[in-house]
Amino acid sequence: MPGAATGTVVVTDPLNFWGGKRVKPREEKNAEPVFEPSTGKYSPIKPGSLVIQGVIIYSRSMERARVMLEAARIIRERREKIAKLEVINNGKSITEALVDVDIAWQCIEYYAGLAGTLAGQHVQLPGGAFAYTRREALGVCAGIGAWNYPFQIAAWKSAPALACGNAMVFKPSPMTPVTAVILAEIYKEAGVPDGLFCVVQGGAETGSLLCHHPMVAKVSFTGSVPTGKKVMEMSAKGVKQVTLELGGKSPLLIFKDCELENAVKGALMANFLTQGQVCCNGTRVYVQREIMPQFLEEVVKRTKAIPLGDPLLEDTRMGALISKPQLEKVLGYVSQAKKEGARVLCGGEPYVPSDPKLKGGYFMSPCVLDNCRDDMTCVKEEIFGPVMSVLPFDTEEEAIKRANNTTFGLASGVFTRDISRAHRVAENLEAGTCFINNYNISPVEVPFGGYKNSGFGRENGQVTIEYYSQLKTVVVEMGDVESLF
Ligand SMILES: NC(=O)C1=CN([C@@H]2O[C@H](COP(=O)(O)OP(=O)(O)OC[C@H]3O[C@@H](n4cnc5c(N)ncnc54)[C@H](O)[C@@H]3O)[C@@H](O)[C@H]2O)C=CC1
Repeated sequence: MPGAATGTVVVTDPLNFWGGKRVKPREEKNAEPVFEPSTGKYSPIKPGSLVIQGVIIYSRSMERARVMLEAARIIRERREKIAKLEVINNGKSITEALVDVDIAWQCIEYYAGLAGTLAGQHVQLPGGAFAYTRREALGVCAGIGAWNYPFQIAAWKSAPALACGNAMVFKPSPMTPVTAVILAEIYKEAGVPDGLFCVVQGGAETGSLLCHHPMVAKVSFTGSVPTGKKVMEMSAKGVKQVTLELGGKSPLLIFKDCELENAVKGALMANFLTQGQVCCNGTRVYVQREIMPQFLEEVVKRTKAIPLGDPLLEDTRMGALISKPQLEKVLGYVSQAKKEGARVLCGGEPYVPSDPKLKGGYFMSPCVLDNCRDDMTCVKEEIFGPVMSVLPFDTEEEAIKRANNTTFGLASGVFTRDISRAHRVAENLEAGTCFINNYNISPVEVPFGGYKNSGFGRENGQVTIEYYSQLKTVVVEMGDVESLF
């Protein structure tokens, strides 16, 4: 186990998990440095080499369910420890990391419940003949994760995969290699057979090996749009099924008849979780002109009050961004916004905590931009940092049109007290999710996924079973064969 002291992880054990145990990579070339977001310290991590030896189909659904329930129980029992490692590796606040870990075990528990419900259909045909369908596993599924929710993404992908009887090889982001292997160990401890859930470390090279590997039947990917396109292209060569959870630039529409305090809280939830590094964030906040002054006053007041600093402290609500380049990229977006005419109402600057331990960390103050226009870079591109762009609108029709004027379509939101308007707006927004009078809550029972360039396929909810299984039709003749020949 990595030993945690003063918030730093010293990785002493191998981080690949293969055949039921932690293993060293076959080749030790291409070791990548991993930096701890809140201190800037680094430790070398070695990539994995990939050999998929065989497909193990874990065939008894009730046994799968029992083992998954046990895994969920163990995660619940160790939630503090796992959350702490996630904080050290990712930089998010401990409060959020605990929620991530809770969502992870809930997801595993939910799919454990569905494992025993997998069933086909019986269809009667003329002459006593009949057909039935069987829901079967795909085989080996590959999961490729992003760095913003390392443990949770590993659970979101592995839970439905295992519930359907598949094996999974999971590759976390090279920036957050630590917690996926903990999940692998917990699965093993819970009784998952060796080799059914493997973790392989590495970056683009390893990811591309997975997408090309002839024994991989499906690839589920979370990350940026350009990499998602590559994953789809590579998987197409082997006609592999693909689920893509990509980026977003989601709109949040706040109407003048809203409950303002909730709308402000919603806008903060839509922008500042995990230092703004969330794919479904509602970063284009459209506010009806009449309430703009009150909205801005309140949102700025609350943004300035966000406790920023040591992510391991209970009172902290915003930690460090994932890396120095990411911090620089986000600060670059803020200065570009200023050049294009936006006004910085608060934040948008590097932040150095008083604790000397955190001086090298990648912190910035959360930022609210006013005076934005739809054609500005900050309004068009996914920033992936704590930057909210606020834009005025006059009519519902106009707001919907502007909200939909994007190639993304992951999420959306609306705050209003008018029930008809709420559902009308939800119907007309081109996005995989619409939050009414809240934002960024993701219960495992409901499907999550994108429209347009934000991807396809879904995670969570019952429907995801369809993305991790295939349907076989069995046609049964009871009489003689009527041959045309
Ligand atoms: N919307 C979202 O959920 C996310 C968006 N991003 C955006 O992407 C930017 C870059 O971040 P990255 O971590 O580099 O994202 P990325 O999309 O390049 O990486 C995501 C995962 O794909 C893997 N990968 C990279 N190249 C690959 C390839 N050619 N074949 C197969 N797998 C590959 C990575 O190792 C990682 O595990 C961020 O600054 C952010 O704007 C990043 C992570 C999540």
